[in-house]
Amino acid sequence: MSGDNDGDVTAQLNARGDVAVVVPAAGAGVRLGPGAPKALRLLDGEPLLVHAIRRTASAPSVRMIVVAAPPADVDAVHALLSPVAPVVVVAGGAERQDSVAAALAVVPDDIGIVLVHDAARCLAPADLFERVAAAVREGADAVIPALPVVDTIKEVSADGTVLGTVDRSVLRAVQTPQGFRAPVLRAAHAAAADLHTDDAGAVEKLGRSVVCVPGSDFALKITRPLDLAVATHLLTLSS
Ligand SMILES: Nc1ccn([C@@H]2O[C@H](COP(=O)(O)OP(=O)(O)OP(=O)(O)O)[C@@H](O)[C@H]2O)c(=O)n1
Ligand SMILES: C[C@](O)(CO)[C@H](O)COP(=O)(O)O
Repeated sequence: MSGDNDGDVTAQLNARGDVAVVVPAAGAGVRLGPGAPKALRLLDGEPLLVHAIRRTASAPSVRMIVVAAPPADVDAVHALLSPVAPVVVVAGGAERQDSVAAALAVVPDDIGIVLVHDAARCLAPADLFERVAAAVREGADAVIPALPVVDTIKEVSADGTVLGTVDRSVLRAVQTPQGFRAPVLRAAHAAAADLHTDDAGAVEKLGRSVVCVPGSDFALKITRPLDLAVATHLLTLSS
């Protein structure tokens, strides 16, 4: 672990904030093609992780940020982010879920709301963090930002034969930051017996309710090379 004071996980941003943000950033970025770990690849000359932390830190509710970095890069990531915001950096795991669990483990118990935010959604704006946190504060166990699905969606068999058309009015594309009452997220991770592609999925397995708030086009996930081109353009539209 690398914190602002060695072993001190209280490195605080806004002492009046009531939110800790856990940032999984340990992925390889296989779908982006060969290169550095995805969070360290450049967008307009700066690593995706720098863009992500700058926006995360600008949300007024955020008291603490914990980044799960590629294990070999923990110290380098701490040095990279220190000029941007006070952060704690831990070693991530083999799967996203492991990285979230490693970061969650150092969030102090007195922080009641935890947001989980992909470094890969590096342009998610501060107002999205505030919208998610506000919904948790108002009483929800778990909150996810979501957008309507714009394409027609088909169910297909393994050989490509169409089995049917799905009613897209009941579907949503889900983003991060996802927000949780801290004990609910801890319980969901402790109980998770299999892998989930998002943290809300583990909460659903507990039988707790998860609610949606409107997502943001700026919270797109950098997954493939085209996404980097889209994000480069979005940067010209955002502050
Ligand atoms: N073992 C892992 C895998 C993923 N992540 C993080 O989880 C977020 C969402 O994952 P994704 O965008 O799928 O990233 P990668 O796993 O890096 O992508 P790929 O599957 O293309 O390798 C990213 O911020 C990524 O760094 C992580 O912290 N630890
Ligand atoms: C958490 C997430 O970003 C919500 O859309 C997504 O599930 C991550 O999935 P990936 O398989 O790691 O890309």
